[in-house]
Amino acid sequence: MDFLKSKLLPLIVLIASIFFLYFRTPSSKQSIDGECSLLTHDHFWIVSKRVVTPRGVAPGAVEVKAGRINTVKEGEYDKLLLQNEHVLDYGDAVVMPGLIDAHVHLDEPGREEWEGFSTGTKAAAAGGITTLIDMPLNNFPSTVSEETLKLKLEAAKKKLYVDVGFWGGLVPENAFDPSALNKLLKAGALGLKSFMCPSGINDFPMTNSTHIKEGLKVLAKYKRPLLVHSEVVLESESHIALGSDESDPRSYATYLKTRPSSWEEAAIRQLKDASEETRVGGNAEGAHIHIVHLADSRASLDLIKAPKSGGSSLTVETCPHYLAFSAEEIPDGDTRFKCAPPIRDEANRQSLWEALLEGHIDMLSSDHSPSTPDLKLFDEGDFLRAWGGISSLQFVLPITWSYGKAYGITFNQLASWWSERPAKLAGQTNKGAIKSEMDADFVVWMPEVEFELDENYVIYHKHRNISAYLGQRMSGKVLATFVRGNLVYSEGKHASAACGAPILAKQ
Ligand SMILES: NC(=O)NC(NC(N)=O)C(=O)[O-]
Ligand SMILES: [Zn+2]
Ligand SMILES: [Zn+2]
Repeated sequence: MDFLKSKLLPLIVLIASIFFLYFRTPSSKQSIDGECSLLTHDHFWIVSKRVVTPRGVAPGAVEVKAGRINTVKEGEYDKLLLQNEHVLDYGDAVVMPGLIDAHVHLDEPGREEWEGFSTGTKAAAAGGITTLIDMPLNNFPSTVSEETLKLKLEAAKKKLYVDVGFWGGLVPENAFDPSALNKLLKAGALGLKSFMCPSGINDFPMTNSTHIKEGLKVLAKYKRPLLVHSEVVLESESHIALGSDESDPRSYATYLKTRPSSWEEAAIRQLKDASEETRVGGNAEGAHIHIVHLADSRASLDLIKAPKSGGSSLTVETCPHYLAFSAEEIPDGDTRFKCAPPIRDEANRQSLWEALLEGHIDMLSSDHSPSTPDLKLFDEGDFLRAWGGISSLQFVLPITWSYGKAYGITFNQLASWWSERPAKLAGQTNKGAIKSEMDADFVVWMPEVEFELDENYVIYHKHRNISAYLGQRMSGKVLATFVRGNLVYSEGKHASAACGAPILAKQ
């Protein structure tokens, strides 16, 4: 008996472990590199009482095979559960297409102390976001050429927990150089991004409408979009912009006055003209203009309606912070709330929701634009000098849901704003919906579960204390996230290897 305990048992355990390691299920992606997924198989069924497909919300079983959706069955939940061996039963939880956040600043290479591929994509996975499209600025050097896109790809290696695509930058230096733009687009940039006002980053200068029209002509050949930060500095108001009046820089109202909605309106007026060239028969037919982070729901939004319905290829996004916060409630000195364009008044916030519900605003993005905490100047609380950018990536699903509930938003609307439309913008025809042949990218979440974003909450952003949402109570807990069939996040745990893929545009 003693012999059995001391010698034979450890030997049996050792042989059993070797046997197990050697003969693990072959064929799955997981078995190739071992750690891409928290699951051990690549053919399985996800079953829930609430699966969100383009047809609506119903009990369903989604069959996943080799990273793709093989079949989607609807029917009685109990019967769906019975059908196969590898069934993941998520019960009442909602199964939606993974979120696609088409506007994030991951800041690597060059400013990895602000955010990074690893921290950013881990935060995305924990928030149910399965694809990010990275902005070309705040990293150094900016992504404005084939070479700098290659630096991005190099920096991203082995650090992506979700899939990541890249926008290239349209700047004065390349706007009149079609061959440089061609190279950048051929290297895989999903489209271009430009600023109509200073970007806050020296190596990403602003473009005027001539640059924009030149860029659109090149984009037309590739049928890819130009994303535009739409604010123009108006000379008549630049004295306020310089902060030369006597107002208190710790008051949010002071900052708000420096970037009036007339700046957005002026930019959109120019874009409206440029968008005419995207019409059938126009100089830039095939190109598309996308207005990023619209904050003004009044005159600027009104300007967009006519070209959109009149054949111009034009879309617009807003961000959760414009839907969640209003200028009146931002505490003095709390520069976590500083962003550009600024958060406007409460009536504006409400009409942004209406515009989203009525379809005048097409989609949502986070504009996750972090910096190091010191640049937020928390000690001084100076809104005029602090870095502008809101940090929110990990929370966009619960934020949209928590604030949208009052407006009666549906799961299908969430899927449209956060998955289907962003996939279309980024040209990702195999992402953005739960239907067969699509990538198996899902978020599984419980809309009814509330949580406190307090000091105990695990946040994967590089800097937790710069987020404007800290201290809030929210509803909508992410249980699991799948990227191309890999369970990359489940109940507080990430898969150990970063197996997200860089997304490059195909010719
Ligand atoms: N340089 C930036 O990241 N700017 C960003 N900052 C914001 N939105 O406050 C942006 O997207 O404009
Ligand atoms: Zn911007
Ligand atoms: Zn941005």
